[in-house]
Amino acid sequence: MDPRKIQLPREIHTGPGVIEDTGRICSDLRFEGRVMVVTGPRTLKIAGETAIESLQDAGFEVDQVTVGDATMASVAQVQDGLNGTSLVLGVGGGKVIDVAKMAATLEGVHFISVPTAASHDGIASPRASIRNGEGTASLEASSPIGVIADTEVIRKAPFRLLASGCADIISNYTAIMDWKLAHRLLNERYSESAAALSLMTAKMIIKSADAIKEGLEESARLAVKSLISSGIVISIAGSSRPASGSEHKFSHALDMVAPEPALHGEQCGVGTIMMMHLHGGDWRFIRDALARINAPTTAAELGIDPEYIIEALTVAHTIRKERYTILGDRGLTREAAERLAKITEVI
Ligand SMILES: NC(=O)C1=CN([C@@H]2O[C@H](COP(=O)(O)OP(=O)(O)OC[C@H]3O[C@@H](n4cnc5c(N)ncnc54)[C@H](O)[C@@H]3O)[C@@H](O)[C@H]2O)C=CC1
Ligand SMILES: O=C(CO)COP(=O)(O)O
Ligand SMILES: [Zn+2]
Repeated sequence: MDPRKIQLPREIHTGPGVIEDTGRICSDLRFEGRVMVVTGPRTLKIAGETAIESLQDAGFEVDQVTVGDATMASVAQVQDGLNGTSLVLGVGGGKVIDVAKMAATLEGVHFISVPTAASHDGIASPRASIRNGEGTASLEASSPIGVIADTEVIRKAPFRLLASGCADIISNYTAIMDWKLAHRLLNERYSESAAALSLMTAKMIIKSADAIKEGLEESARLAVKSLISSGIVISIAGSSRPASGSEHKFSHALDMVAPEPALHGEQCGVGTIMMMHLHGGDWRFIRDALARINAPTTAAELGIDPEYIIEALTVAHTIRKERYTILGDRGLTREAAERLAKITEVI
């Protein structure tokens, strides 16, 4: 990524019912003709159909594709369906948004992010996390030109998704510690402004933890705004560094070793507790903050066997090796991993 360039969304629409304005918003942004709506199998019914109807009412010709996992095969599936398309919209969770964002980037067309859940901070970021044979790669992508976040849709989504998004933001704490460490040890490029905004976003979510409740529109709005802010931090840094460190490596490792992984943000939250302990910081503060928003803090709450937690801790350092963190180049021994998980009461 060019460090001299910061790409940000041009328009952000949040509020109850904004998805019904999708067609008008796209017309106002000067798009016309054919557009592509990418959804997941569940999110087509939840929000995709409303977006499609609104686009058709505004005179757009709409193609639609449903994707599963965030893989290059799914990206290629979307690319194959693009035929004179002026715009791609991703209507769904983090995986749908990443696939649609990446396909639009590769084809050189604009992208609008339409999150159906406040579960991840990729809503407004210029990156796409795509799985490959070796794990998850954070790929450079164009920033969405717009975000349409309907807080009524998001409010009705399972609360677990919103708590997961808040945990993804709380993980900024250890991501920043790792980034500073890499800056001190390896002279890695570091942005004070990106780090400060990242930490402020995490602090604000913790400060508001008691106001984050199931079914409340204000809670959905608060989480969405914080996730967009965290995504903008990624834009400023030109990398997911301020929002992804050792705790994300742990989550990516769990995705590989656990037969049934939990949600991305949930795993990152639990990782943050343990990585904060490795950094010598106040891990209990992180654990209590996660507990206040009803995000998981233990292996049992993640629904993951302790054995996979230990295994993920021992291999986490092998993921994205160029990103130096508290896990170092050698990672944790099995004994150290087990002790860490036990001391922090994760297992
Ligand atoms: N590009 C970036 O900068 C970032 C990317 N990510 C990526 O995002 C992904 C995680 O996103 P998630 O949304 O947690 O996972 P996800 O996309 O798998 O969604 C989780 C589940 O929630 C369901 N869902 C979504 N909206 C719903 C609704 N309104 N009602 C009922 N169910 C709904 C989906 O169908 C899916 O089954 C990971 O792949 C992660 O690596 C995460 C952070 C940043
Ligand atoms: O999840 C992210 C930030 O929350 C960024 O994803 P990566 O760990 O794939 O860079
Ligand atoms: Zn994340």
